[in-house]
Amino acid sequence: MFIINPVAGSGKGEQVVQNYLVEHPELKGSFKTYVTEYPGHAKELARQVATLYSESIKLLIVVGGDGTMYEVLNGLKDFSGIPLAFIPVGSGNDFARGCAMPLKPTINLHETLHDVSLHPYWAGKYKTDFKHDRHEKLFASSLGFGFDAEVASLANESRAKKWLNKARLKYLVYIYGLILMTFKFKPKKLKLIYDGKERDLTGIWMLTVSNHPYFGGGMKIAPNATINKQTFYITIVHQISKWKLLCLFLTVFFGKHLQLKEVETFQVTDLELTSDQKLTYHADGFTDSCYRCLVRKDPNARLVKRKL
Ligand SMILES: Nc1ncnc2c1ncn2[C@@H]1O[C@H](COP(=O)(O)OP(=O)(O)OP(=O)(O)O)[C@@H](O)[C@H]1O
Repeated sequence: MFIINPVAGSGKGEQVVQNYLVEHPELKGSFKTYVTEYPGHAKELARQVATLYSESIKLLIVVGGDGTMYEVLNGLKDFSGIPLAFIPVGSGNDFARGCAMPLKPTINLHETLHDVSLHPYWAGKYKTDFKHDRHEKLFASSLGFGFDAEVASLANESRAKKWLNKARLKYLVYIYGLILMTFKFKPKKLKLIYDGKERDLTGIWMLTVSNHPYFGGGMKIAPNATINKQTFYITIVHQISKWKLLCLFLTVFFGKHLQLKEVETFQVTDLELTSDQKLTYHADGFTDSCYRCLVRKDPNARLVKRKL
C-alpha cells in the first residue's frame, strides 16, 4: 500500500510511483495507492487503512518527506504491527538517511521492493505540558528545542516557502531564518531530568533528541547515534558566540561540531525538559511550542525497511 504526498519536495512523488508501476506491469493489482489531499491527511489515511486492512497490509510505503513520515507514524500509533518503508521525495528526507536508504526515489523504491529487508525501529514518544498519555505523539527522527526550532518555525510560516519548495530552493528560507535568528534568538533556561539526574541549565541555544544521526536535511547532529531500543542521543549547544554558531552549522554536516567546547552530547533513556518561558520545538520538522516535554522510547518495535 502506498500513501503519497503529492506536494512534498518538488512534487514528484506520484510520478515516481506511477512510472515504477508502468515499468513493472507484473506488479499490477498488488498495490493500493492513496494520495494525500491536505495537510494532516496522511495521518488520517494511515489510521483508516490500518483499521480496515491491518491484517492484510504487507508493507505501507510512505512517499513524501519527513513530515509525511511523521504523520503516517502518528496515524499508526495503535498499529505498531504494520511494516513501513519510506521513499524520500521531500526536501529533507532525514529518515531515509538515518536508515541508510538511497536518497534517489526510484532507486530507493526498487531496493525497497527487492533487496532491503525489514528491521525493527524504535520511534520516540513525547507529550507536552500536562497532557494525558493518550495525547502522546511519536517522532521518527528527532525532536529539537530552541534555536533550530525557531528557524524551522520561521521557515514554516514563511509565505515564500511554498513556491521556493517547488523550485527546490526551500533551503533559502532556512538560510534566511538562520541569519535572522542568529541576531534575534535569546538563549534559554532549561531544567532537565533524565536517568535520575536533575540539571538546571542557562544560556542554552538548542537541545536535540535523536533516534539516528540526521536532522534538518542531512546535518549529522548526533554522528554517533545508532538506531536502538533503549536510548536517545542528546545534543546540547551551550552559550555560543555568533561566529562559532555559523561554524557549527558548517561543520555539523560532517559531524565535526562535536569538537566545539560549547557542544555537549550524551545518551538518555528518557527525558523531562521544563522551561519558565514558552519554548519552540519541532518534531521531525513540525513546529509547536510548550513549557514542558516528556520524551521516552516507544516500547513497540516497528518493522521498517532499512539497511542500518
Ligand atoms: N495535498 C496536500 N496539499 C497541501 N499540503 C499537503 C498535502 N498533502 C500533504 N501536505 C502537507 O505537506 C507538508 C510537507 O510534507 P513533507 O514534510 O513530507 O515534505 P517536505 O517538507 O518537502 O520534506 P521534509 O519534511 O523532508 O523537509 C506536510 O505538512 C503535509 O501535511
